[in-house]
Amino acid sequence: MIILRAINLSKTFSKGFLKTKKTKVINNVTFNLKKGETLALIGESGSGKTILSKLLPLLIRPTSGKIIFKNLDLTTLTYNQLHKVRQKIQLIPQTPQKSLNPKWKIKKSMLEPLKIQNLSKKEIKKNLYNTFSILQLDMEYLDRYPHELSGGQLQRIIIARSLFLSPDIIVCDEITSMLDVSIQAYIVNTLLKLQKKLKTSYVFISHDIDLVKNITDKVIVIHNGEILEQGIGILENPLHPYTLFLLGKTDILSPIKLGSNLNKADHYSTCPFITKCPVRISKCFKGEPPTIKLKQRIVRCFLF
Ligand SMILES: Nc1ncnc2c1ncn2[C@@H]1O[C@H](COP(=O)(O)OP(=O)(O)OP(=O)(O)O)[C@@H](O)[C@H]1O
Repeated sequence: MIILRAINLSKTFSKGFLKTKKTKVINNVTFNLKKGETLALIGESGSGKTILSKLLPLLIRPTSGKIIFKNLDLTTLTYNQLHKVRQKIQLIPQTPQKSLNPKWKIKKSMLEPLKIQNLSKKEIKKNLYNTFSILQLDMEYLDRYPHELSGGQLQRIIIARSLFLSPDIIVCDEITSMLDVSIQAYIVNTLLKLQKKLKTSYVFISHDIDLVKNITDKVIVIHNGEILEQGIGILENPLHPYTLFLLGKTDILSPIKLGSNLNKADHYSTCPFITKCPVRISKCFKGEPPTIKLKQRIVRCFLF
């Protein structure tokens, strides 16, 4: 069962006095997420992974496109409707420090989202204790302020707070980068075990290809805000020239300068990998690459 559909999502930031300076950072992103599955999002730094992670729970609004969660188009909801839905799509961000109020003790930050859940004090205490012990967190941390905890401890606090809300989807943005190597595998395995039990869906953003290999075989490859390849078995059998490069299986060309009739403003009317692609052909300069649907795979490239 599909739980979330991103349909033709695009995001452009506007700057300047008359908002005339525009930067398109996400272009025409479309994918589905099924209940209980893990989808990994991979791409280089600056490719748009974090922006996409914020678009899914509508923490930032897309410039165009739709996000359908359980048949609801989130882009059409009022603030209050969205507030409720967001509890079911939790984002665990790259920088946990920014998600907690620095003036609140951890206990207050943990209990705040539970207010809406009509639980007795006894149930709250039990939930807190269970979640803290699963994530190897000390109950004593509840009385501390965020600055009194390490990045890894804070990251686990944020994971605990997300789990508290029994979300349908958890978007994990580089969550292991803050964790010690010794605890990384434990936390990821714990999330996967919980997924089996609770049928939670994960969107897992990571630079760590080995980690991705261990958690899922459904992958989206993103470059300059566009999906170039998505589907099953990508890490074992990459097809797109950019995916081959990302996985260290090929070199890139030194970037070429685009000609006068193909300047940066036209970037999105050609392949985003065109300037560095080692196998580009003349056709690649003529327009957007076609979307080729293969068995369990979608590739956007003229070569297929
Ligand atoms: N408010 C903004 N205005 C203009 N451009 C922005 C804004 N926020 C982000 N960007 C740009 O959008 C692009 C995508 O950024 P994003 O943070 O999603 O990258 P990322 O793939 O998550 O990178 P990393 O792996 O380094 O975290 C970058 O080029 C970034 O400079």
